[in-house]
Amino acid sequence: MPIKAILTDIEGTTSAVSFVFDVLFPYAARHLPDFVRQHAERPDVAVQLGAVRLDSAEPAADVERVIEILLGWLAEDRKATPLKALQGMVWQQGYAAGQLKGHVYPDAVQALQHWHAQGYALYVYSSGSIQAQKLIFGCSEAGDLSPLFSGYFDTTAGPKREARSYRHISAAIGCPASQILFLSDVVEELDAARQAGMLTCGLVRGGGELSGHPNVGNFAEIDPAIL
Ligand SMILES: CSCCC(=O)C(=O)COP(=O)(O)O
Ligand SMILES: [Mg+2]
Repeated sequence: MPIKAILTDIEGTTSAVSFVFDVLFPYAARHLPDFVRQHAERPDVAVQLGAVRLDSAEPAADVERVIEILLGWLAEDRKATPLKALQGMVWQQGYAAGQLKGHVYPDAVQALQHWHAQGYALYVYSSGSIQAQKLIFGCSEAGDLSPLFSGYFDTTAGPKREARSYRHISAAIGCPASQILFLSDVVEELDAARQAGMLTCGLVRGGGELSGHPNVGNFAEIDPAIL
């Protein structure tokens, strides 16, 4: 059956790992403590602080302890939903202030534009929050790419290495998994997507091999019509 929708990962796939690790994460580490202190009572922030207390099994943690937990999770790159939500809020301030511009590889920009023009429905699935996803594409070095996308999924759809998350996304998109192509640089994510019935393609931008899946070095090598 022909592919109708393309679902893409961000870090290492559309965008450089170094942008996430050397720009976004340090920005969050620098600004998250004061952001949390200043906005701890804001309802959307307070919900996430409550989730940190729950996830860490520290129900009595005060704001300073919650910040400590968040910075620990950030340092270990834990894909914890409350951390990701708060990072998105902090980055929003950075993008608004012109201190951040989203990195998207030129080959990804070109292919996404081409696929959109050809009628493929484009979706994003990243551990970064939906707010963070909209920012990286909406405030990218290549301009506002958000009109290209039909929807966004984050860890609230489930962990990226579990097949049930891809089944959930397929149902939410309203498209059989067999008509969705998933792009990622992580083999466990590709395996989970395939287990759910999706077609897969691995991005190996720095070389190496994503075993058991078609591999490409960049988006220009992907032709959804022949996969
Ligand atoms: C949305 S940009 C920030 C990416 C991020 O926080 C992250 O953890 C990367 O996860 P991905 O699933 O895109 O590899
Ligand atoms: Mg990735």
